[in-house]
Amino acid sequence: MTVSPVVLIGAGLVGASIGCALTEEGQQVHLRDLSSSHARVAAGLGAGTVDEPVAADVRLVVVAVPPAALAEVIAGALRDYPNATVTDVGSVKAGVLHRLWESVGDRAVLERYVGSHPMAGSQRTGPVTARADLFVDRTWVITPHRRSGEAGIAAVRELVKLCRAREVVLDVEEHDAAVARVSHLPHLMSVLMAGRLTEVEPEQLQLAGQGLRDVTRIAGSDPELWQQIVGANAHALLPELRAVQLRLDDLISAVETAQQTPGRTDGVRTELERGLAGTRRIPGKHGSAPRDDAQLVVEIPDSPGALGRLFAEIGEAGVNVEDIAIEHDQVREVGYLTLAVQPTLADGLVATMRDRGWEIRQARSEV
Ligand SMILES: NC(=O)c1ccc[n+]([C@@H]2O[C@H](COP(=O)([O-])OP(=O)(O)OC[C@H]3O[C@@H](n4cnc5c(N)ncnc54)[C@H](O)[C@@H]3O)[C@@H](O)[C@H]2O)c1
Ligand SMILES: O=C(O)C(=O)C[C@]1(C(=O)O)C=C[C@@H](O)C=C1
Repeated sequence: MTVSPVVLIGAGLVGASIGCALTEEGQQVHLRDLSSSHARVAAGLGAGTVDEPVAADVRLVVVAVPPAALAEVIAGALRDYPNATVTDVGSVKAGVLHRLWESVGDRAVLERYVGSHPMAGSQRTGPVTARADLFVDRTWVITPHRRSGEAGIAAVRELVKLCRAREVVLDVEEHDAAVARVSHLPHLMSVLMAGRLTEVEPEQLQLAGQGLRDVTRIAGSDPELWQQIVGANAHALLPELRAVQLRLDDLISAVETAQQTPGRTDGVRTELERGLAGTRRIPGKHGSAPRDDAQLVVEIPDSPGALGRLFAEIGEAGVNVEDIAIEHDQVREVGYLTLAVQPTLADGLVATMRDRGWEIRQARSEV
């Protein structure tokens, strides 16, 4: 099925990434943005064209503007493209639907609106950060409302498929409660941690390793965007923040006990075990149950072709790489690549790669 021609409003990170993915799949994409330079940059990256389409021909409109502008832009798209399904990619759904419901005079047009939300992105903004493969194997939530039509739902399902994502259908309230827990709360935890670094001396910051970088990456996101997300989902976020507040109190008590009674660290252990159990509940690739892959760390010399040679030799060894992560040594001219492979293949691969001259070892932690 085709959704062409598509109009994409908001050619930033998410919009331009969708444009690139759809264009790669042969769909005709027309880009619009408040900032014409964003639309032109996105077009230059292969996300579509800045030419105007014939409005009556447009089959699908994807609105990828900041949360505060969503309702108005969606309402405008429903007017401007009378035969199109309109979806948006906003991170919070209920408020937008409520505002549309209140503001659109003829509610019958809302049959053509079906909300959605790709659970993929990054801490960066703007079209230059777009990637055609951003949504591959990621969850994309579709949030139909009670008046959404079948044709509209089918068009959004096709969009998700063309972007090679994995669809999940949820009601708006369920969606907002879920993202409060798995996206917005983790974001705020990262922000609190990173904010604390503003009080750390530069000499101490020199010791920062990958753990700190892992925990703080998403705190590097655009505060303007996240101010709008948190504001829009405050209702679902507050109970989550209060629950963390209670856990933090428990953790402080456990650490106080450990300080006052040397050897009494069982309370700390309980919290650590809970954390470990939580990480194990995060679904793996393709939404499957998490698997305990073996982690191999390979030292990559900073020389041309080293990565290509490594993957070619892993391929020759007949091993499928399930996941990768890369880390650069701050001092030496090398990188460390962590490869996740099936545990039964790990020992054989280590031996083969050592024979071929690679520095490789098994790691304890996960990618
Ligand atoms: N960043 C993420 O990780 C992520 C992931 C999933 C969904 N989202 C959602 O996607 C939407 C876009 O986020 P982003 O990260 O791509 O932001 P972005 O800043 O990279 O892109 C937003 C684009 O919208 C344009 N814009 C702003 N107001 C507009 C208007 N009224 N009309 C037309 N264009 C307008 C901006 O010029 C910009 O090019 C947000 O609603 C966000 O909640 C973000
Ligand atoms: O990977 C990231 O940078 C993200 O935080 C992306 C992420 C997420 O929490 O998964 C953030 C907000 C969006 O609404 C959807 C996706």
